[in-house]
Amino acid sequence: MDTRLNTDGDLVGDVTTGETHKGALRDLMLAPESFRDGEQDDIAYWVESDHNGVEQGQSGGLFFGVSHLHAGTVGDEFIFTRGHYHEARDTGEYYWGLAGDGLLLLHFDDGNEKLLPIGPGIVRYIPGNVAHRLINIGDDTLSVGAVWQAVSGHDYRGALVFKSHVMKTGEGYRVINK
Ligand SMILES: O=P(O)(O)OC[C@H]1O[C@](O)(CO)[C@@H](O)[C@@H]1O
Repeated sequence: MDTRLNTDGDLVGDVTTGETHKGALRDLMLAPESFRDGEQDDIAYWVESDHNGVEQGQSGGLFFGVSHLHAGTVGDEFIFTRGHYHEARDTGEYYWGLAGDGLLLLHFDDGNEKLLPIGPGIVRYIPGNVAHRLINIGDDTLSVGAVWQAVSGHDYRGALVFKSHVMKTGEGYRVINK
């Protein structure tokens, strides 16, 4: 069966889906005590990856996936993906917006962070050695396509480095650095 990327951002066909629950974000949030009872079992985001036969770590191989991040907050903080460095730290990745309204948070080795808008039509290149995380600041699911190398891997120590927390306000959002 052919793999298709639908206009709403859904990847269908011979696709593998991985889910991440809100509980995995708990210790990364500004106010983990804001979690409601049972909320840690809710799905925060899921990633659909094209099943192309390439093995993790295979030299020269590429992966193609779409991350779908639910809308909402925990307390006042907008939901995000865990974020990571690549295990092969100097490998880059492409992201492009398919649906929804989000921010791409980048953490550089000098400690600086950048928040860049991501949404339909926006293409972002994430250079190597940069930790990256998606944040959904909209009212609908944020869907973002990605292509990364099979040798890249995920190093979740990257999830601990982020200082920027994006908080919902009446007008939109504000960023707290901690
Ligand atoms: O690995 P995280 O930080 O949970 O993010 C979700 C996904 O986003 C991607 O960068 C692109 O889909 C994948 O590599 C990753 O599995």
